[in-house]
Amino acid sequence: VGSVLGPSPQKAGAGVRLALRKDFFAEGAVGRWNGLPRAGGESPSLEGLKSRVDPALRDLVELGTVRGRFMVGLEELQGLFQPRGFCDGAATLGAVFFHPLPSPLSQAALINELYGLVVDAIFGFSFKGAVREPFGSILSTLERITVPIASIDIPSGWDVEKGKADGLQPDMLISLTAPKKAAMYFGGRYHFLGGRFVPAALQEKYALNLPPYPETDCVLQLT
Ligand SMILES: NC(=O)C1=CN([C@@H]2O[C@H](COP(=O)(O)OP(=O)(O)OC[C@H]3O[C@@H](n4cnc5c(N)ncnc54)[C@H](O)[C@@H]3O)[C@@H](O)[C@H]2O)[C@@H](O)CC1
Repeated sequence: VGSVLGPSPQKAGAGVRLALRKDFFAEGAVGRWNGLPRAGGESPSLEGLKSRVDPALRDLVELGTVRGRFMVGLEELQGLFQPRGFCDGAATLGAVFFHPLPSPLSQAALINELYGLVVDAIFGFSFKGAVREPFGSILSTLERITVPIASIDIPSGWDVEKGKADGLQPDMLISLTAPKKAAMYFGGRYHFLGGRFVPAALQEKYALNLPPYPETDCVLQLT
């Protein structure tokens, strides 16, 4: 960004940063991107949706790689399952809200078409009891998709100790600080540990038995 637009956002003063954000987000990317949800939500079929969304996406790609990076940083992380009103603050940041499609099956087909990976970071270790809506239908969609899922810390919907045999089965688990008990039931391909910041005294106190991180790495592949 720095080389294209002048001073880098980190070093530029507050005035420059504000101007950059206004120009860049409001006119460059967000305006066009916000045209997408309506096109998606009103499409009666997956084919219809693709024929309307693809040209819009092409426009965005033509904006160039620099703007593309902003897209990925904000909008890509929102996505299909952000129910309207779920996070009102996000709207002011230009977040994208897709209308829910009619059934988990068509939502799953859409995700399989449009995405190569789903990051699951809905629930963490304080998840308890029966899942409440709208998260129940979101989870049933995620249980049906075929693209790989990477779950952060605990697959959403799992009990922190007992897991959930008939729940989400991610391809990748990224445990943070220390693997939680439920990680014993993880049957996916890749298990990573991240968060190299537990002091030795605490590791000992709680008998965490954390494996050593190589050199200065902050992430460790466990399987
Ligand atoms: N909070 C933290 O310190 C961390 C969170 N992390 C990850 O960030 C993501 C979100 O973590 P949170 O701490 O926000 O997650 P929580 O597990 O604390 O839950 C988020 C929300 O879900 C609600 N909830 C609990 N049980 C529910 C149920 N049965 N049905 C519907 N809603 C229910 C809670 O009331 C809360 O508002 C997770 O992937 C988690 O693993 C990790 O990055 C580690 C650090």
